Order: sequence, then structure tokens, then C-alpha cells
Amino acid sequence: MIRSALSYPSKKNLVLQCLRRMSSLVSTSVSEVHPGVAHVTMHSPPVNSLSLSFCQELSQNLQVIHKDKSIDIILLQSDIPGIFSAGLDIKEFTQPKERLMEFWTAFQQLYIDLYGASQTTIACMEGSAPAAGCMLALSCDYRVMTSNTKAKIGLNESLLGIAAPPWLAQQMMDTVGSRVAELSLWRGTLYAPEQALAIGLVDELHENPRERALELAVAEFQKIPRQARAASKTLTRQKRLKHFHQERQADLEHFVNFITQDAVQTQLRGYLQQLAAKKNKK
Ligand SMILES: CC/C=C\C/C=C\C/C=C\CC/C=C/CC(=O)SCCNC(=O)CCNC(=O)[C@H](O)C(C)(C)COP(=O)(O)OP(=O)(O)OC[C@H]1O[C@@H](n2cnc3c(N)ncnc32)[C@H](O)[C@@H]1OP(=O)(O)O
Repeated sequence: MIRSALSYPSKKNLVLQCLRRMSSLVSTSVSEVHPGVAHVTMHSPPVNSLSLSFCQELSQNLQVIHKDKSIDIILLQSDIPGIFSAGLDIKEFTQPKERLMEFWTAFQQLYIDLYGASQTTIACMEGSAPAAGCMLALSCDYRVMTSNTKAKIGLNESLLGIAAPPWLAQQMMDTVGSRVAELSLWRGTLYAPEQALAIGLVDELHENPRERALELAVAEFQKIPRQARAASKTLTRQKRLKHFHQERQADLEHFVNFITQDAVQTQLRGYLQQLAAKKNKK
């Protein structure tokens, strides 16, 4: 089943590349909604959790867009009501070591492809974005979140018995400041939209984030010369990305060593049971 309404008028090469990918991949779609502005839409029910294949697919689509010089703004969104992304697929954490390594490598690559995108990126969050869902948003240049109070955003890893990787913790510190990040990391705080706005975790609330993001893209961001936007991103992100590349292998080893500990595995299984029990109660 292909979800995509793929339309790239006058961009035949990109269409072909995307279609080739889309024939075997089903969780994201790409469409140009305005000249120069592309939607990347996540659709991996029930909650857009980032499995190995989903991370790889999202990365591949971003890489295709990166090569298309006619696209200068990416709007990242979900078409699952109430959900932006539930973060990493927790079931991946219980897989054998080789798969864990492949999984984490794909997640690292997704961070590189989104945080390192030369295009201007806007996260349109119509629903919750815990943990790595929050990472997707933090990797964008601008975050518009729904004002619906049911939605939550933050790094809740500590509640699963794990911790965010250092580079994700760093993104949080860069965005909300060290002290607020420190408190929210060990408490695993998930913020309601008004709270997220108050600490600077998101930039705007809107009842229709997609509409607002497109308006921002066209009426504001595209007025700033593209090369100036890209160069400004380089100024603020290059150092972090360079460090990340240097530490990438160590980060992978650290993840595998951490996640395969018996105590961590027990905790994660318990967390999955809690999620299932919550669902059964509904
Ligand atoms: C010095 C440093 C030291 C150590 C660090 C070293 C290395 C780093 C080590 C580890 C880092 C690991 C990083 C992790 C980042 C992550 O992203 S962890 C994932 C965290 N995510 C969550 O906690 C979200 C959990 N989900 C929810 O809260 C809710 O599901 C949500 C609000 C998203 C939606 O709620 P609702 O609409 O009510 O849906 P349900 O809860 O009913 O869920 C529907 C089904 O989806 C399943 N599900 C939900 N989330 C996940 C998930 N993240 N992964 C897999 N599956 C998920 C849920 O179980 C239901 O499944 P079912 O239909 O019952 O089969």
C-alpha cells in the first residue's frame, strides 16, 4: 500500500527517484505543496514509532530532497491524528545485537539527515512528540505545535529506565538552556503545549500547525535568501555535527552496551506492558 500523493510538477527526476523508493517503502510520503516547499509526511500507524525501516525510509526521502536544489523548505508532519511521533520503536530495543547496531546506525543517520539539512525545516506537530519524536522536532529549525492540550512533547527516556543519548540531550540544552534541560531530562518531563512554549521547546502554538507552517514558509522564510538561511544553519550546527561524526562509533557502542543490560531490558519490557495495559483500559 502506497500512501503517497506524490506530486512534483516539473521535477521529473525527483519524482522518478521517489517513486522508485516508494514502491518498496510505505511509511513516509513527499509532496511539493508550494514552489520550493515540500511536505514530508509520516504515516506509520499506530503511532509513527521509529523502527529500523522507518528511520531508513525517512532518511532516504530526506536525502532525495537534499539533492533537489529547487526545494528550499521542508515541512515535517504526521497524518496520524494526535501523534507526531512516539519516538523510537521500543520493540527494536529487545532485538539481537547486530540488529540493534543496524537500528541505532539508522537512527544516527536520520539525525544527520534532518539536523544537517541545508534546507530550512519546520516541524508541524499536530500531536505528541515524546523522546525521539521530540528529537525530530528539535532537529528542525522551527517548531509549530498544536494548541490541543492532549498533545505532549519532551524527553521522557528516564521513565523507561534509559537516558537520551548525549547528542539528543545536547539538542535539548541548546534549545531550552542547561538548567531546564537538566531538570526535564532526569524527571522525564513531557510538556503540554503552553508549557513547551513557555520554556522555548516549541516556537509557536497554533490550532492548525500545517496551515501556519506553510504560511510561515511562504510569507516569511522564503523572503530570506536561501543561501543566507543555509549559511546561518551552518554557523549554529556545524560544530555539533562535526563532533557527532567524531563520536558516532563510540555512541553506537555505548548504546548497545547500555541497552543490552539485563536491568534495562527488564525495565523496557515492563514499560511495554504498561503501554499495553493502558490501551486495554481504554
Ligand atoms: C551517559 C549516558 C548514558 C546512557 C545513554 C546511552 C545511550 C543511549 C541509550 C538509550 C537511548 C534510547 C533512546 C530512546 C529514545 C526513544 O524514543 S524511547 C521511546 C519513548 N517513547 C515513548 O515513551 C512513547 C510511548 N507511547 C506513548 O506514550 C503513547 O503511545 C502515545 C502518547 C505516543 C500515543 O498514545 P495513544 O494514542 O493513546 O496510543 P497507545 O498508547 O494506545 O499506543 C498504541 C500502540 O502503539 C504502541 N506504542 C506506543 N508507543 C510505542 C513506541 N515508542 N514503540 C513501540 N510501540 C509503541 C503501544 O504499545 C500500542 O501498541 P498495541 O496496539 O497495543 O500493540
